[in-house]
Amino acid sequence: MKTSIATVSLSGDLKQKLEAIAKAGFDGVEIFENDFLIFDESPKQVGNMVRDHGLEITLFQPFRDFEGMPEPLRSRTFDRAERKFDLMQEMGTDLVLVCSNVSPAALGGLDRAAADFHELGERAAKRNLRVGYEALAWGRHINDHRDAWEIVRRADHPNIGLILDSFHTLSRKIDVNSIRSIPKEKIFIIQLADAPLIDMDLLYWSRHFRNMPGEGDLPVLDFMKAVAATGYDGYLSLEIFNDQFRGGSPIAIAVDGRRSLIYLGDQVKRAEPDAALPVPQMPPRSTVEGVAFIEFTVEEAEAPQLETLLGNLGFRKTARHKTKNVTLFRQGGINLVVNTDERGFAGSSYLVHGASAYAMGLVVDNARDALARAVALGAERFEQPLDAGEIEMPAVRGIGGGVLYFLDRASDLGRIWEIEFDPLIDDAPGQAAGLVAIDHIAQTMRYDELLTWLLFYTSIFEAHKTPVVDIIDPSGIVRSQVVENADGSLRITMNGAENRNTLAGHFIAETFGSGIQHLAFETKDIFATAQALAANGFTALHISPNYYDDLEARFGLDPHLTERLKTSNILYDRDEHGEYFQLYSPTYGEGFFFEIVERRGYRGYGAANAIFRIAALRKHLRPAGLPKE
Ligand SMILES: O=C(O)c1ccc(O)c(O)c1
Ligand SMILES: [Mg+2]
Repeated sequence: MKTSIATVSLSGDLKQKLEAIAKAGFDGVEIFENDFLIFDESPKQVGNMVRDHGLEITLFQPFRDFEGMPEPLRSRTFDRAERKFDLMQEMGTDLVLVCSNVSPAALGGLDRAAADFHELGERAAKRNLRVGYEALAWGRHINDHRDAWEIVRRADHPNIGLILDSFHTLSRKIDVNSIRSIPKEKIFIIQLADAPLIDMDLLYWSRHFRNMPGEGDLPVLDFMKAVAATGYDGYLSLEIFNDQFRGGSPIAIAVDGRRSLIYLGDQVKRAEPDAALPVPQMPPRSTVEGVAFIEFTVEEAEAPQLETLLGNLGFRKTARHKTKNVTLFRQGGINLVVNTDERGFAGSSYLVHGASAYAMGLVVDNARDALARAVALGAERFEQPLDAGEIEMPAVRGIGGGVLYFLDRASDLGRIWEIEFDPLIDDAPGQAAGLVAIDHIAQTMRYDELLTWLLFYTSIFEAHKTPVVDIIDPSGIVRSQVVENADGSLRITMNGAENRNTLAGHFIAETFGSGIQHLAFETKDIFATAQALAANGFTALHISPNYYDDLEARFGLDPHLTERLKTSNILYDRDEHGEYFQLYSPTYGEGFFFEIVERRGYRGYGAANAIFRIAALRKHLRPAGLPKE
């Protein structure tokens, strides 16, 4: 599969953009005219720079307001085209994108436009160049690819073809099946972009909110399946106008872009096995069966504080690693690993981030396949030297430079605790608290990382996203995006912080990066759990009594229930599927905390309660700027 991206999609100058595009593994690049115009080097030098990066110029664009012009504008437009043909030949590309005319001066009429294109085709043919016509969704007369195709068909010239751009077709909800009958040799290139569904002016939507296929809400896969049905096997080229991407890291955005295309190609191939589109072979998306473990890195001296907290939560020290300073705490099906080893990645992670949940292991159907797929999608493989007797566990780098391990039940990885650990007898006081599993893992990141990790998880794992929810923090908005699978064995909530004053923002600033900020454990009986926790000496996060008055009024709760909730500081929510109960720990370290939940059919994550628990959690934070005691 040949992949390309338009320079307009990335931040930086042309040189920085090309470096990022090449590094991310693209084969080609669309040169956006403005990127060239503001750059100081000649067309020839730019062409050489592109080729020195091992890239091909897929096209030069855009050429605007061409077809249907009355004289004298018409002659000027042809002169302008000749000048751009000169430039293209110097630069070394044979294709130019002409987008449909938006000028108020433009005259309509398919035949008039077709005649103009025929003449342009004649001129292009003299120089061995090609012209691709694209319908802008807001074009003055042509805003539908079916009309653009009709013009190309009537122009009837081998050097004139069609350019399809998923955004223009899908934003206008045009039936993609109309693409299936277009001869593949008349499709000069495919441009791809997705976008979140927002009700707004098409031009504004297109110029500011496009994102990578799979990051938005448009049916880009349906569009690509229709394209593949034509037999098209050429370039897939991203053209992403996005304010955030223009200000982001060019390499990070380019890596996301390439991942989005490979994932899209993989989906097309699975849906249409006979498609001519060449796509890299990789195992299918991995089925997650559960969370195998969460691993904390912490300094020896700080470990007792974390271990006491885990003890109060009802965890027992269950096993000790045979060769490393690593202890396993277990309760129900939950495995928490506390790593105080100064060697290796855990040690360096501690040095960078401080005490943190830096790694997680997921149980998948086949761990080697999960690794192969993740790597095929551009994830960075993680490896470190093994001690004698240790099992090699497939892993990639995850959020905030942390580690995502893959385990499965079929291989030795399913017996990791027996193979690498010695059992321990925990004689500490305290009782189990009925925690049975990890309900969800909450990862905090900068807002502009949300789409990256959304695409990362959904492309590797059999999982889907749910709509973004705004979480109101007293100091700002945090956007929350969930990735989950059908049976709830994978639930990741990602919180994107826009400023450092929010609880999430504070966490990122003080731990020097994104990461797991909280873990939610599942209980089948929150009141029994609350009681056991209290007996263990656990202090739950105190929730304002005002919350309970409001709660009773909102849901019409039985006052007895309200009283029980209030006594134990339990938060409550309800959706059309059932009820939800939440109990929080105060913050530990720089804003890390635990949550305990009971779901009685409820499917969400208690977003309505977030403001209350955030306000309460903030009271435990060290004021910003003060040294640690
Ligand atoms: O927004 C635009 O003007 C514009 C230009 C060229 C394109 O290929 C496109 O999709 C949009
Ligand atoms: Mg386009």
